[in-house]
Amino acid sequence: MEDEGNLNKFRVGPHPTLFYIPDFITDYQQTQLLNNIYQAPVSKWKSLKNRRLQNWGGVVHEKGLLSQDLPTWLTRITERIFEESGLFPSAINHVLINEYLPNQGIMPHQDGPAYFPVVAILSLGSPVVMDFTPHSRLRLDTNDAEDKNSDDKSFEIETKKWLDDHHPFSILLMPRSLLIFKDEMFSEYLHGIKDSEVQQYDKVVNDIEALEQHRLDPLFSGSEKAVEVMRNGELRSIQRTTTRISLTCRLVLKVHKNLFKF
Ligand SMILES: O=C(O)CCC(=O)C(=O)O
Ligand SMILES: [Fe+2]
Repeated sequence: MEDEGNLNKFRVGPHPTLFYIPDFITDYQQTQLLNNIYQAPVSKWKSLKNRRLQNWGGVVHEKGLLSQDLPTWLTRITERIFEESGLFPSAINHVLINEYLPNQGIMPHQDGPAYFPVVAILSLGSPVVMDFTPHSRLRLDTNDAEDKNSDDKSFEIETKKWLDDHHPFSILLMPRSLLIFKDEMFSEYLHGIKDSEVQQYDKVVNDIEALEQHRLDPLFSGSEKAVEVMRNGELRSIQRTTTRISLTCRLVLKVHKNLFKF
């Protein structure tokens, strides 16, 4: 994967700016990453209401990144993502590690403006469903629309076209997979994960890619299966029974070297 052309076969969903790469890392690499994450000092964890996180690479401000070098165990993976995706103009310098218990998630949100608009999310542990929702901005604000001159047809037509082109959908994130989204997916959609142990994936657009890889996976067969995939006619859902860890890898272009050690 040297440029976007090589990512072509990993495109999923209704927009060309979303890629799902199953089996991006091996089981062994997953174990190594988890070991490193859980070996970090307890103080490295920041507890939020609905999840815990570790921040690596420095502090992100509106004006840029007060940077700190990433540890080697992280650059091994970020350098590979940088090289193989060909989507980042310079090396990835920030990694957010989120930990979710089975009943935890993340509210629909848009990533901050400090980041270059390409996000790579490596998933470890329990599968989850990530929902993408069109981000209406001012377009769908009814008050705003009413304020508009009623004969402003072009505004109406443009809004309708935008709505026709933007529908909510979901992505099934299996362990060891890499999700990349950019540009339009970054700015015109919110992304989030529901805080429920059972997640339906009727709107999932990558179930074939995601599940093919895991048909023979012990998660789905052996007696100790941590996750059950149910196919009850149209109602398809996953049961989250274990922790999920994700590594959100991004680039902040404006960097201020942090001279202070924490
Ligand atoms: O955990 C995930 O997959 C998503 C994390 C995320 O959206 C973020 O850190 O901004
Ligand atoms: Fe995000």
